[in-house]
Formats: sequence, C-alpha cells, structure tokens
Amino acid sequence: MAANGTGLPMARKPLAKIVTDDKQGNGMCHDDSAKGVKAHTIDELHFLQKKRSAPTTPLEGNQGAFASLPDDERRRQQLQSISASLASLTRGTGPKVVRGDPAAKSSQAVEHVAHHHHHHVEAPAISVSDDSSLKFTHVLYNLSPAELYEQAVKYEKGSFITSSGALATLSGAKTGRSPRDKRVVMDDTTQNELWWGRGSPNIEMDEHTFLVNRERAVDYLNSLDKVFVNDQFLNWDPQNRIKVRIVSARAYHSLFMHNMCIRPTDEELENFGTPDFTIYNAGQFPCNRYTHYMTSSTSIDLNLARKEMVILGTQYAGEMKKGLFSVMHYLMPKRQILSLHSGCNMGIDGDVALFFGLSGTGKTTLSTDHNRYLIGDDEHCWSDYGVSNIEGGCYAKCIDLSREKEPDIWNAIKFGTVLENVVFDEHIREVEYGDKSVTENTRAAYPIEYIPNAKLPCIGPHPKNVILLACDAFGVLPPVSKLNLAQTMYHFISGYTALVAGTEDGIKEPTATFSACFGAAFIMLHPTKYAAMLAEKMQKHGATGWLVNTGWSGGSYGSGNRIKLAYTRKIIDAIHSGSLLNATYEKTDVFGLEIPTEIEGVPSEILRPENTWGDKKAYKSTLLKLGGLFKNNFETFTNYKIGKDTKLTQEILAAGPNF
Ligand SMILES: Nc1ncnc2c1ncn2[C@@H]1O[C@H](COP(=O)(O)OP(=O)(O)OP(=O)(O)O)[C@@H](O)[C@H]1O
Ligand SMILES: O=C([O-])CC(=O)C(=O)O
Ligand SMILES: [Ca+2]
Ligand SMILES: [Mn+2]
Repeated sequence: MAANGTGLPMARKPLAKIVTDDKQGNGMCHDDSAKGVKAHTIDELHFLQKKRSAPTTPLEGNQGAFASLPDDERRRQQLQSISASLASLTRGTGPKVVRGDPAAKSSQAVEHVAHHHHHHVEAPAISVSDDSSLKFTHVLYNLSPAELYEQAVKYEKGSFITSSGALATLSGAKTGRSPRDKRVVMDDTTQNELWWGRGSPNIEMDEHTFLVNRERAVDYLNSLDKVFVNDQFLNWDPQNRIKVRIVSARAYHSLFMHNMCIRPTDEELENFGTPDFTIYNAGQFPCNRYTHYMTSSTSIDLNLARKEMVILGTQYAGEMKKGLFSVMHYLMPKRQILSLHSGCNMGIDGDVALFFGLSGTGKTTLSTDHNRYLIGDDEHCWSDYGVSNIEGGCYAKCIDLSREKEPDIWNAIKFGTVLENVVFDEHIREVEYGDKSVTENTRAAYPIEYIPNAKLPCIGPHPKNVILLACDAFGVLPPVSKLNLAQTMYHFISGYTALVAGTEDGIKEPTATFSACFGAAFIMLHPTKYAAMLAEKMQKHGATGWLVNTGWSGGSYGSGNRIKLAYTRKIIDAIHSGSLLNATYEKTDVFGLEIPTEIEGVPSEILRPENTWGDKKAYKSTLLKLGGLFKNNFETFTNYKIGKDTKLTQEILAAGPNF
C-alpha cells in the first residue's frame, strides 16, 4: 500500500486549487474548498470512487488450504488453482491467468502498484512455440451483482436493466434444458452404480470423448480475453456442504450462479481451497458433431470421477443448476441422505412440508407462501437431522406472473435478479409477463433472501407433510387426495404430470409425462433407491402424503379450466394446519384415492372431479385413459424390489389404479 492510505502513488502534488474570492471573512459561507481531491487525472479520480475491500476477519487460526497465508500468497495460490482448473490435459499446464477486467486498464495498473508486484501466475517454463502460453486470460473472480450487471450490459447483447432493477438477459437459441444431449461418463465404477438404459437420464459416453469435449471447452475459454469464475457452495447442511467452481464466459452465467448457489462469506472464500466439483461452461461454443456420441451441437457432459462437467452448445443457465443437482443425486445417497426435486417450507410452529412435482406444477409458487418460512423452492436434502436446501436462490417461472397472485415472487424481481427471456417495453423497460414471444419458459433467478420470510440458514426439521403436485391437464385427478404410504410411493415413482402439447394450432390433446421421483432427468441411481429412502424416512418420522392436482377441473384442457391458484392455496393451507387430516373422506373409483368432502374456502363441488364435468361419459373414459397410462408406465418397475421388505413392494404395486 502507498503511504497515503488511498492506494495511490504519492509522487505528484494534488491539482492546483482554483482561487476564488475569499469569503471567509464575511461569515456567510463556511470553507469547503480546503481539501482538494487527491487526484491528478480523471482516472485517478475514478479510482478514488471505488473503496478497496479488505478481508474483514483475521486469517490466523483458520483451517483450510489457504489458512494463515499472507494476502499476496493467498491470491497467488488462488490464481494458480484457477489456472490449474483451466489446464489443458495434453499440455499439462494451465494458462497464465491474471485477476481483473482486461478493459479496466487503469485499475489493473493500480493493482500492480498496490501490491508491489505482478500477481499473475507465471506458468512453469513452457516452450514459447506454444502460443497459448504467450497469452493471459483475465479472471473475473466472484464479481458482485453490480459488477456483473456492468459486464453484461457492456458486452452481452440482449442484456438490459428493467424498470424494477432486474437484469433482463437472453439465453440464446436454447430456452430450456436439453436432456437428450446430456451424457454421463461410464467407467468401471459408474457402470455398476448408476441407472443406465431405458428410462434413465444417464446416456453413456466414454472418458476419452469427455476429454475431447473438455479440451474443446477449455480451449474456447482460454481463447477469450476474460472468463468468469464463481467459487460457491451447495447444501446448507454444514456437514454435507459441497464446494463448486463455475468457469463461464458470460456475466449472465456468473450472476445466475451467484444467485442460485450459496454465496460464501469473504472469510469462507479466503479458505475455499480446491473445489469438489467444477463446471466448464462454454455454452456459446458448439460441440463437434463428428465427435463420437454427439447427436447435435449441444453436449452437457458429466464426469463423476473427474468431478467435472462440461457444457457446449447451450447457454441456458438451468443446465448448470440442474447439472449440479444430478451430482448431488449421486453424492448424497452415498451418505444415506435423500436428494429431492422439491420445494420446502415451514410453518411458525416448525411443521415442514415438501412439495414434489415436475416442472410447472407449482413447487416454487406454492412453497413461496407469505404465511410460512421458505426453506427452498426446488432442490433439497433429507438427512437424519432434517431437511436442508441445496441452493442459495430460487428459479421461478414468470409467464403470466401477477403482483396480486404471487406478490413475493413479484417483489423479488429487483436489482440483482436475473430475468431470462422476458419481453419488456423498449422505453420504460417494464416487463410484459404475458408475452411469450421469446419462450413460455421465462424465468427469474434471485437469491433466496429476496423472499422476505426466507428461513436462513435454509434448514428445517423432519417433514410432516409430503405433497405431490401434478398438473393434470386431463382434469380427472381430484384437487386433493390423502395418500397412504404405498400410494405415496406409487405416485412418487410414477412422477406424473400432463403438459399441453402446443397452443398455436388450436386445442391439442394433453400429453401425460411420467418422470420417476418427479425428476427422472436428474436422478443418477435407479428410482427405487430414492423411493425406498423416502418410504423409510416418511415412516420413521410419521409424514403424511398428499396428491394435489394444480391442473384442470371441469374437463380436460380446452373445455375445463385450470384450478384457481387461490383454491389450491386454501387446500395447501388445510394440509399445513392439520385440519385436512381429520376431514371426512370418500374413496374414488379407478385410482382409489381418498378425497375430502369439505375444505374451508374451497367450493365443495370441485373436490369430486366427476361433479365438475358436464359430460359424465367423457369424464369416465378420460379417467380410464389416464389410469391406463399410469399402468403402462409402471410396468417397468414391477420387477424391482423397493426397500428391504417385499411387503412394501407388493403394497406399492397394488396402490395404483385398479379397474
Ligand atoms: N392452481 C395452481 N397451482 C399452482 N400453480 C398454478 C396454479 N394455477 C396456475 N399456476 C401457475 O403455474 C405455474 C407453476 O410454476 P412453478 O414455477 O411453481 O413450477 P415449479 O414446480 O417450481 O417448476 P420448476 O421445477 O420448473 O421450477 C406458475 O406460473 C403459477 O402461476
Ligand atoms: O431446470 C430448469 O430448467 C428449471 C427447473 O427447475 C426444472 O425444469 O425442473
Ligand atoms: Ca421452480
Ligand atoms: Mn425444478
């Protein structure tokens, strides 16, 4: 540091003062001209504008790889670690990385002065014939949202600040995940451990091909002037926290992960050390379609042994979030911890509810409840000690978002929030949430503390209620039914929802989707492994299962209507309060579901779907059709044992539709 404490060199005198009339004598004005700005140039003045942040806690006594190191040494090691992350495996050594924005020439110069030496990592002597060793890659390390905004607005087309302060971005050609382009490296270990084959999300690739794609991604990233690096955490359970590093080329990706992963404190960052898992996101760059196993220009590759993931050919940020979720689905069950594609919240009395469901069924909407503490909206772990959120943020669908119906989500869309693929007014920058011009899958990613009643840290006791959400576009499932354990398992393994095919060319038939464990795209082991763990935990902790239809009523899509969100919320309220547990129930045909006859705030006639259909014959045939689809889907599971005792397996097989 320079001796004047500003970090500026002291050599030159401040700018000469412009002398005006001396008014000191008349007592009219106090003298505020005495202290001139300590700057000689406009660059120096701008430098003064930015206060340097120093570590807030002393380093002594800390554990971890970077403990008790002088500042310079710690930074050097950190850059070395990033350089190693970006190493080409054939050349064996990482690129020369330097911290800071290549565009901020003055701040770079200042940084050198402030630290008395260059703190880039000198790569071990490589022959100069290697061009990549002649170039520096600038690293933008854990930038703040404000800095990322500036990067995005300056360099990324389609980035705009909206009227509420959120950053609107475009994810490019892909506006959703590409599960068919996901590959998992099959080696001796994973061949035995993972679920492969029909129905599995794990499409194999070999180690060599992974390395080809890794090299492609790393070379692309190293060819850039700058890359973003996020070092963050997953899982609020301190015993099972995972350190992740995300190397990406876009400020959008860095801000998205800043919001979605758990943000380390300055102290935690100082002691970060080596990551447990690294993502290389080279999404703007395609994979080579002549590479073995590639079927498109997009490839999302997971290598569990190397603890790495490579993204090529898609900029959709959800790939990173859900890629890491897959990793958790592998790591956690090894520790007897169940990973869940569910939302989670807690009442003031400490009653916890889980909300399972496929995309668009209401996990985020219903777990974000003004009367309850939000633990998380999408990814959780259930251990022997209770539940913990895996993430540090929420990822809400915002198509047709309204302030009245979803006030907490609406208010979370402010400075720091990433808004993907929304349409806004060119001048005022007000977002038009109803506009589907770019995609229907418009999204907002915000830190969980943007929800006023977020439960921090995001952990809670064992769940009391397990709510399975299905958006039934056939309109035959009851708005709510109480499930016994076998039924809960049956519906958990089935993982049903129904989407509506497409709205452009008039009304289309709903299509049933079955996705085991309500997240087949993310699980790594056979679904029965997770199901057995869920059954055991629910039994042990006395949790009640529920099936809630957040979809259609009074007919299928096209003739009926989607159940009003206000009614679904009343149903959920009655589950939380315990009042629904003691209601009067009747049993339905075909699915054998227990349905309540009355719920406060909900018209009783809608509780029995049959009542709401004008055409009873159509109702019956649609019900049977859906029952058939369930049966058909479950056939794949009939040869598997669930849990230790065969009794449960038999009960689960019998808990499906009967006709
Ligand atoms: N009765 C209802 N219950 C729940 N959601 C409803 C209902 N009616 C309409 N919706 C709308 O359905 C959507 C539910 O989406 P939500 O973001 O909660 O899905 P999700 O389960 O979190 O999916 P993902 O895993 O993709 O994030 C919201 O846009 C919500 O406004
Ligand atoms: O991962 C995504 O893109 C969004 C999401 O939450 C899901 O699909 O379950
Ligand atoms: Ca969600
Ligand atoms: Mn999800």
